[in-house]
Amino acid sequence: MYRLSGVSKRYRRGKQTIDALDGIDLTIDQGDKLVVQGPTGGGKSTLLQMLGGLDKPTAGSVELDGTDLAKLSEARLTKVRASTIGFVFQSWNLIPTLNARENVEAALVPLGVRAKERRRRAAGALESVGLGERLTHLPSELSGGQQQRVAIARAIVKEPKVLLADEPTGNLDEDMRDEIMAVLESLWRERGLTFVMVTHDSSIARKAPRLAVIRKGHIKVSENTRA
Ligand SMILES: Nc1ncnc2c1ncn2[C@@H]1O[C@H](COP(=O)(O)OP(=O)(O)OP(=O)(O)O)[C@@H](O)[C@H]1O
Repeated sequence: MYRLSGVSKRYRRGKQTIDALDGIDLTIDQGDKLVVQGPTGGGKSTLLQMLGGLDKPTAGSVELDGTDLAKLSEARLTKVRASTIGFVFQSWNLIPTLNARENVEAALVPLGVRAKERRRRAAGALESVGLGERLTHLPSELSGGQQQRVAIARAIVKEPKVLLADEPTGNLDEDMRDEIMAVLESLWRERGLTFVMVTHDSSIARKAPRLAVIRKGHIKVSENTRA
């Protein structure tokens, strides 16, 4: 489903250039889980931005189901992101004045889903992450782990094909980390999502069926048949 060919991303800052990605070739099949690791500054977040169409490569192509995201107009890209790709970040970025259900509903507004249907689907998504009893709580009335669950519900309510997670457990203590990982794992399995996750957590990486290590913009992928 994803096919990256010769993907490079060069940032310029004054006279300095940084090759955040340097000629990446990578294929990710539909329904695959890929865990991405590597030293700080290696290019992990940049790769995720390319997969999510949040930024465009300097060179190369990022095909998602045969469409090169690098060639799409901003307007088309926005549509692809809104309908096909769910994002979960380390900081959950919930809107503080909206309750859990309203935060999740917000993801359906750009898709033109009617209010009643939005409410129904948002409640369903929150139930699927174990927050069915917290629909009207504000973010400030939820724990960190619960807020991250709301963010996950917001990412999956549109029923995306792809889920991209950048350090989704980075702000959580160990117990909550395990809980959030269990939620993501079961969503991946149940929904047949293509799931790409950046993490510093080696225990997660050890269990990954496919592991990509990015160092200085270069990628090395290994399969773990025992995972
Ligand atoms: N907008 C930008 N402008 C200039 N340089 C950037 C920009 N974004 C990233 N970089 C540089 O590109 C390189 C890769 O950054 P990236 O954020 O992808 O690394 P990372 O592997 O995700 O690191 P971390 O684990 O610290 O989050 C780094 O050297 C970084 O300083």
